[in-house]
Amino acid sequence: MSQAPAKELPGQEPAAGAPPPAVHAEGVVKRFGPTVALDRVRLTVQAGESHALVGRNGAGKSTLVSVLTGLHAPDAGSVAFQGEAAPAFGDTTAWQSKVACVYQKSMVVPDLTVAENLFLNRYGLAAGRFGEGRIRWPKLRERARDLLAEYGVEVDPAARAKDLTVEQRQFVEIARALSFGARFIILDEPTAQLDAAGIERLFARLRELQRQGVAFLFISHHLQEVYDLCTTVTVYRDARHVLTAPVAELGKADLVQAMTGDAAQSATAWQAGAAVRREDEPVLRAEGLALDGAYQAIDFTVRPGEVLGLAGATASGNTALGETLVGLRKPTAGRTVVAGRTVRPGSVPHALGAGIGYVPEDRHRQGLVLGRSVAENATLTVTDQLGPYGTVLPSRTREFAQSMIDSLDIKTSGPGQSVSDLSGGNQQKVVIARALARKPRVLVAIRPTAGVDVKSKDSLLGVVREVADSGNAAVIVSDELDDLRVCDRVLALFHGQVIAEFDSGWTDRDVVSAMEGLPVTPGGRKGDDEDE
Ligand SMILES: Nc1ncnc2c1ncn2[C@@H]1O[C@H](COP(=O)(O)OP(=O)(O)OP(=O)(O)O)[C@@H](O)[C@H]1O
Repeated sequence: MSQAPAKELPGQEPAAGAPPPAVHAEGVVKRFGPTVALDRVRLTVQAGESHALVGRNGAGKSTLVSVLTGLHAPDAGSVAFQGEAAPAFGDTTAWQSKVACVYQKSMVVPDLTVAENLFLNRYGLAAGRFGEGRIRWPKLRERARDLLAEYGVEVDPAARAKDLTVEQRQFVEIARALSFGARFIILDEPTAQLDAAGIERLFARLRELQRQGVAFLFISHHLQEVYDLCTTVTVYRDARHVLTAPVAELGKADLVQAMTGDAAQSATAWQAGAAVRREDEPVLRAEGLALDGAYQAIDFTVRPGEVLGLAGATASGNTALGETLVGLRKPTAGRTVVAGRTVRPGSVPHALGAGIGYVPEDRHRQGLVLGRSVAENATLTVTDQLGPYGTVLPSRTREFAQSMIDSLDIKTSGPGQSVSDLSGGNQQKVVIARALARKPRVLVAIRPTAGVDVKSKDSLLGVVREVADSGNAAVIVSDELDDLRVCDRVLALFHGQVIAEFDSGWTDRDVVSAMEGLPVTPGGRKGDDEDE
């Protein structure tokens, strides 16, 4: 394996007198059947350090997290926290006092209050008991309030966990981990569902905790965040450790090269804005679409060859608009027209039948049948094409899936592998494969590259581009600038209204400003002068 041209950190041994590392893992091996998910990897995170772990989809990051949190026993290797060997496998309480992971998916119990979640399974410790089985709830809430205050978390202990924002939920999970005594916290894509202000507040809180000696392992596909937050970065590639280096000494191109193993690509393969002919009949037309409480009457068209971006922060209405186009939500007014035909509102099968392909935001809830194979998932929308007279030929399913695996570069042991066993980013590729299988006239993709690594991101966006370049159309709903760059035109939504429209050539600053509801400088024009 070639080493990336970056300065490797010298020995990982702490200097004399320095505290032992928050975590030190060495020679860790983890296999799943024939798959080697971790091949003698190492990781050292010093006390008070923010350490990034990056790598392409399937590199082994989540598997390492499972080993570091005691969910998987490694097949070989050792893990130590603050110089002491990790607890025995299965001793959950002991693991909780060492480490916690804040996942993208909530680990709190939605119907319990914040206080109950904080002291779950240790009510006695928090509240004291009158007798067997009786818990003093006011005392529990008081202890919860103290604990939250100690870590500067402004959340009502009596609130139901399900009513918290993502940001509040993350803070509660961090406070919970610290209250168990953990001084090492893993954050797995923590910014995925936060807006810019939320990310800033999270980072400010993390920096403060770092000053108190708490160490963080930060897993993210947003490389800029790695540079904003972390001091050290470790790269894994194909189950192996590639390098560990100070962030300040590693340029982005070198980081990407370490992740991908080949020379950084200078330019993306696609180009926005080339193929659209304004005089062509639109493939997709939204006429006065409105949804009470989400967005107000919106008109737009998407022409053959065009990729339209619907940009907007959380609650701007852009996701609800995308979900209306694909039939998941029924608009309160207006209609959607595909190639001249009105699509029945609020019906996913009709949208699909009309030629709308859909890549959902939440692949776990809406995207995949987790117990089924890659082949079955990739072909779910085209079972009618896989055999005569309503039959599905396994050989044709496999063949079809294999071509998807090849064209989207899905990392899997084969079409028969269960999608549950794929890494997050590779699952997303299967969702996209499924949407493409029917050769849609319009592809509607909601945050299509969430959780997708930097190289796959480019190829996935290239696939969206190809849908348009072949004479069809695409809509990308996202607040990610990288997603929007592939678009020929971008409508920015704020509080349920289109507040600006940009042709290709926009600047990041203008689009970000529009998404934040700020005035846009020349280059982006007010979006109420649609060309229809
Ligand atoms: N339970 C499992 N059974 C079989 N294979 C698995 C299992 N969990 C992970 N793998 C495989 O191990 C490899 C590493 O996956 P892992 O989820 O650790 O990657 P990752 O770096 O976290 O990727 P991503 O960025 O996409 O989340 C992948 O090839 C994956 O398919």
